[in-house]
Amino acid sequence: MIRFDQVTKKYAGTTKPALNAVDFEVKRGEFVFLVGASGSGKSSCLRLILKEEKPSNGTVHVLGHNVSSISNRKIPYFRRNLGVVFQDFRLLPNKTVFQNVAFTLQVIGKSRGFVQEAVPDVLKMVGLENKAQRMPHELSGGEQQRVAIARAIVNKPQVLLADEPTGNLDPATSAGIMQLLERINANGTTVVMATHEAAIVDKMQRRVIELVEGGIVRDETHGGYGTTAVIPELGPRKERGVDAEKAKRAVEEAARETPTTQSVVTPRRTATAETGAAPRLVESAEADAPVETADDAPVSADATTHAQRSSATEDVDSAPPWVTSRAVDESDAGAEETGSAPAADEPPAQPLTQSQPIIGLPLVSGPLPEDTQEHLSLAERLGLRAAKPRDEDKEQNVGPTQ
Ligand SMILES: Nc1ncnc2c1ncn2[C@@H]1O[C@H](COP(=O)(O)OP(=O)(O)OP(=O)(O)O)[C@@H](O)[C@H]1O
Repeated sequence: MIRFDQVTKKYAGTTKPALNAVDFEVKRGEFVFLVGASGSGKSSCLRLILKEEKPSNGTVHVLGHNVSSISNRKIPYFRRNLGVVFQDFRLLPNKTVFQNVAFTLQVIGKSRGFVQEAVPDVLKMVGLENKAQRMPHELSGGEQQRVAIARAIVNKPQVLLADEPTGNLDPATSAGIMQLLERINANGTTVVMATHEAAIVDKMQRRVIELVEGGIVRDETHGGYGTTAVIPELGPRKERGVDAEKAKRAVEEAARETPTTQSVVTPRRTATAETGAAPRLVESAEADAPVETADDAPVSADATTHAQRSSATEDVDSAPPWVTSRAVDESDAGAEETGSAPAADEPPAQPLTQSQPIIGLPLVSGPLPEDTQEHLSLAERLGLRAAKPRDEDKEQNVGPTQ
């Protein structure tokens, strides 16, 4: 469903890559946390999935497409299969809850009847059926995020991307949002969520992909937040001297003393965010007591993780039942263009008639190529509406009805 093959992303004007030869695959129906320190590359992964950014090297496959081969004018179609939720909600402030959710359906031409049915349904699902006529500023943060989630899923996307969706919320409210995301996932939507929230990740025990300085250091099927992203490696660096040596020994001793019944000693990949040293495998026991190092950095001796990379296999997910052949024709056009049509067993993109309007506000921040900008309206640039067909592109004659 989503596959990164040796993906490197280097932003213009930077010396270090934000992502460095990253490989992972997310299968249909998975719930995956992307964790790691600030700047480790989580949001870059999401932006690459959305084709908001291009990989500098390697390939990103989403829903059977090599995203690099999707032409600019077909990006809005592609993005309709992906719902997105952000930390800061990004609701339209002058529209009611109902209108915020309805808007994304209207701009892709859904009928009034469809909107009138779909919006109350999704508001009920997120627990806001009684607040449809409220304005965003009349809602709590948690409620605003529920509206944003309703908007992201109202058209049944195959994938929901969430970038720190609980980042602005208190723990209790966050828990409610996570329950909602779990329910959405249980209904079949693949969820990829970038987060810093250790408590949430620890509690949910879902797949965790951990990034350190643009590299994957851990990919664990039922993982916790882990520690490698925020804690320096146990091995003392030369300049830390004797105290650091002592701290390291204390940790090792604590690990040895942990009763074997409680310990699952498995190799753990760690890396030092401070030094940029390559990840290394460390054997340690499950002993979560933090200790202080010479320079006051907490060190945890936890170690239950299992570095587990997904194999880069072909995407063989089957298409959802509502896909129509016309929709497949249209949405597969990106692959067609490069002469690399998806394999027969690859999932076609979602039908346009059931497609998901991405609330792609961040798209505004990134300039589109000039040749695209000159003929795109604002809604088209936002990913809310397909570009008007040009003469050579008549098959894309789909758009809003109003
Ligand atoms: N548009 C950009 N131009 C230049 N550098 C960028 C750009 N976007 C991200 N970076 C850099 O790429 C690296 C990874 O950033 P990214 O936003 O992916 O990290 P992150 O893990 O999501 O961080 P955070 O948790 O703070 O959101 C950082 O060093 C960041 O400064």
